[in-house]
Amino acid sequence: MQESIPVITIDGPSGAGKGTVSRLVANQLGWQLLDSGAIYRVLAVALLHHNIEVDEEEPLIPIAAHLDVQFEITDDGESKVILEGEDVSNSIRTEEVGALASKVAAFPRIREALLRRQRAFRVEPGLVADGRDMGTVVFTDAPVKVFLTASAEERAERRFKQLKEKGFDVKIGRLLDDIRQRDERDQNRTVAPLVPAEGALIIDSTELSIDEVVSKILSFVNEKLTQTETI
Ligand SMILES: Nc1ncnc2c1ncn2[C@@H]1O[C@H](COP(=O)(O)OP(=O)(O)O)[C@@H](O)[C@H]1O
Ligand SMILES: Nc1ccn([C@@H]2O[C@H](COP(=O)(O)OP(=O)(O)O)[C@@H](O)[C@H]2O)c(=O)n1
Repeated sequence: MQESIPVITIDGPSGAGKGTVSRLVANQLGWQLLDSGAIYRVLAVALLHHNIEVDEEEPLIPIAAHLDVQFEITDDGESKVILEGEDVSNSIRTEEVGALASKVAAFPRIREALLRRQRAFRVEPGLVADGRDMGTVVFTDAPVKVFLTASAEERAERRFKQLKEKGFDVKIGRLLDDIRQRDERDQNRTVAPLVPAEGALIIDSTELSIDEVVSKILSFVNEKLTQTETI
């Protein structure tokens, strides 16, 4: 029974550190990891490849439903994203793709088309799921829910450093604008808006290190999973 497999959901806005801490928590527990944002980003790249405009929902549905994407882990532990046989691990990370992903993500039937694909990640011994609606829509029965946030300025600063390290030419002012626009769109859309799930532990990481965030999450996991006796 898939429902008996424990899930930790980590939702929050762009640049809060979800991907980083989800990976660390999943490694620590030896659990599966779902980067749901990568699925929306891959869809955005597929639409760019096929020159499909995102003004209307209808033409995008078949692409979302038949997205040919694979998530692989290399021998040295790096995650790779393959779209239609092409390695898109780096190209999905640009702010342009992030912005397009957030436009596409506002369409209800697109979200619906991606639900089963996300739920398929729930396998033994457990799943850490990173996104915007993991605790509110995709895994509503998850025993552990976290909402990770930080100030927009801090998130833009983190994204700036991260993209610079990857060799992208970025400007901090532009990143801050993009982050604010994406927050606005993610929080105000009619389906699956970005809000903390009921019962979620809310962590503001503005003044916290990555290790501090991970240890807060792991203590919460211990507390919750002992309570529910899931493991
Ligand atoms: N608490 C933190 N303090 C400082 N930097 C952080 C912290 N959490 C994450 N980062 C860094 O911020 C960047 C964005 O983190 P990421 O995990 O990609 O965020 P998200 O998945 O929420 O968009 C990464 O380079 C990461 O190393
Ligand atoms: N579960 C999710 C994950 C991402 N998304 C959308 O996909 C976009 C890119 O997600 P992401 O998690 O890769 O973005 P970052 O937080 O890494 O910037 C977000 O801005 C959301 O609009 C979503 O709607 N629901």
